[in-house]
Amino acid sequence: MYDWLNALPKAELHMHLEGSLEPELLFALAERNKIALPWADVETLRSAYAFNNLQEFLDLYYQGADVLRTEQDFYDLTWAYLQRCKAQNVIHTEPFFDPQTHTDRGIPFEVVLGGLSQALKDGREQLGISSGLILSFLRHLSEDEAQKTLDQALPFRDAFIAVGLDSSEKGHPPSKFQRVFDRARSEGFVAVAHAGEEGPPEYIWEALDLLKIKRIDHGVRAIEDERLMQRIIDEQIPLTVCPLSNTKLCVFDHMSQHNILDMLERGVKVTVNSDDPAYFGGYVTENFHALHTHLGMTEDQARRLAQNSLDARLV
Ligand SMILES: Nc1ncnc2[nH]cnc12
Ligand SMILES: [Zn+2]
Repeated sequence: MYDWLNALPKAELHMHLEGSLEPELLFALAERNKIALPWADVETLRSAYAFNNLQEFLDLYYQGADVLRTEQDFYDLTWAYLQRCKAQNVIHTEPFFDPQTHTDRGIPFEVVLGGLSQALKDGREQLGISSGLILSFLRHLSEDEAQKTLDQALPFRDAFIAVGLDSSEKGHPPSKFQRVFDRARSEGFVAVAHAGEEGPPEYIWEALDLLKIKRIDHGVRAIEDERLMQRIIDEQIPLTVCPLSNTKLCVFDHMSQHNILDMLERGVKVTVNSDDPAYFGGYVTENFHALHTHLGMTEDQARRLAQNSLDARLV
């Protein structure tokens, strides 16, 4: 089944490029940039990938991203991810990046964007993988800081297809970012947002009604609100679900409890994605395979999930 799932043509609509930084590349970049790391070796770092919640993961994710310093580093990160896409028949990808993770430690916006954009362009030309980059605001920071990030991005508007919202969800509702999303949409960007990963269904309502998002990232807690479920089904609003992420971050205790197939069978437009594949134990195929192993996902269900990912593309 793994090989069959791997060969299925699919799109990835929810992954963070910084979350594809494998420990081996992290160590190589630390050496290249002469950065001392707190972990003895790759195995020690990998063994630290045990999380009780989103925040514990984010603390390590932001620490890991510190090895990314030059345009070449951002290129290498993205190129390594695109190689994985090629190997798993991901024919289209819409990755996130978090500019504030880098600009806040003094890396110029154009250094980050230059490396990512060049790799995505090479991916289109050399690997035949189409793509569209999503600029994501960090929700644990202020709306003013998000506005400044949008200001920095506007001169490069052709490099993005959408804006998103990620990082620590609880205590940072979508309403906090209503004005910056209004401005981003008026500048022609599509909006998406993480909502209902750890946060309550109310955050999904806010993301839909206030941020006017076209896709819900995660959204698995929608199942707690029947009226919301009905809206998501009626309007066919896609959910970019990340099964391995949800179990690694204890949103579900075990993959056998995941609700993605229940949602699929109720008519929700759910898709399968890797989120932060270097940290959560696998890329898209591994996520599909876990659904087969623990939830008995059939070939027909896998085909519908893959078709949803192709249908839910923004570009
Ligand atoms: N799963 C996730 N949720 C929120 N922010 C993130 N940033 C990277 N991965 C994330
Ligand atoms: Zn995510």
